[in-house]
Amino acid sequence: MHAENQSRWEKPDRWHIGIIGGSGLADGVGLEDAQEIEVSSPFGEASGPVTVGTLDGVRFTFLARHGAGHRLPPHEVNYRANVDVLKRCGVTDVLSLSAIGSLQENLAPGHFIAIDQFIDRTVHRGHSFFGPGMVAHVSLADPVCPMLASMAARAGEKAGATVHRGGCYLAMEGPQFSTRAESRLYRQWGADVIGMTGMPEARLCREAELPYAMLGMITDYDAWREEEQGVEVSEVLEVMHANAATARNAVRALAAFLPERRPPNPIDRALDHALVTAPAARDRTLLAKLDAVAGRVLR
Ligand SMILES: CSC[C@H]1O[C@H](OP(=O)(O)O)[C@H](O)[C@@H]1O
Ligand SMILES: Nc1ncnc2[nH]cnc12
Repeated sequence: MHAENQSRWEKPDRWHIGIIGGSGLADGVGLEDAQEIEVSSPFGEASGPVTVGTLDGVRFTFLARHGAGHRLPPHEVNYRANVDVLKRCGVTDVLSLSAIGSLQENLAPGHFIAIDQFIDRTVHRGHSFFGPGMVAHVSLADPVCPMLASMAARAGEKAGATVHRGGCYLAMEGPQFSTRAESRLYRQWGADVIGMTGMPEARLCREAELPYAMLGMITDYDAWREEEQGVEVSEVLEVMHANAATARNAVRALAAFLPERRPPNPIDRALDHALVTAPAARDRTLLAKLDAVAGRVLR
């Protein structure tokens, strides 16, 4: 790869926010001058075309996580292709809007939460862009960008939601909801909310040097409350539909809050010290696939 390609992947000082819309948000966030485009990825098929547009003069690219009409279950989403496609579109940061279950009494359905930690219990998903012939180990101690999460929380409040700042998201494989025993176990582990999609999405964004935050919309109390029946998807979707407009307004408010210039973010350079494989031992085919994700650092 050449120096020209490397400089192409340096971040500009203008925001370009990638929005990954989850359950109930497949129809987008109401971008102005919206244009749908198909972007191909060497990592396979993304969930669908992206919609590029603006809000308050800020560039946004929207991708429906489960595809149009909620076609894909959480374990069949190609998270690698989705993140790769957003990177190819030139997004600087990624905000996920997700439906989540609550594992704590005070996190009530209808509330929003800007999460700051993950426990990953997913098992059957492509969870890294790297592999044999190009090994990389990024730091994931703090998987969420504090600056983006804080702005997303503020934006949620501006849109009228009760927003909890910080919380640990347990990513389960699904697609079935948890048993009561699992739900109680996750509470003992210190998880606050539960969903099926935040991982490997967050870890892939870190590998792609994209600051990531999740504004979760709490839809149910999962299965740990003895007196309740357990989760039904109809209940989740009903709460989601009631809150979708607030989520869209939060994105609009975020656009208005963003400072004019995007400051450099340490996550933009997450790969600086992560690559392990010696140049002579690198796999050319894999290197070619990594042109967007790791184009800034690979030569
Ligand atoms: C439709 S209920 C379960 C489904 O909803 C959440 O999706 P997303 O995170 O994309 O909003 C959850 O993770 C499951 O995929
Ligand atoms: N209880 C729950 N478990 C997993 N994913 C969810 N998405 C919304 N509610 C959920």
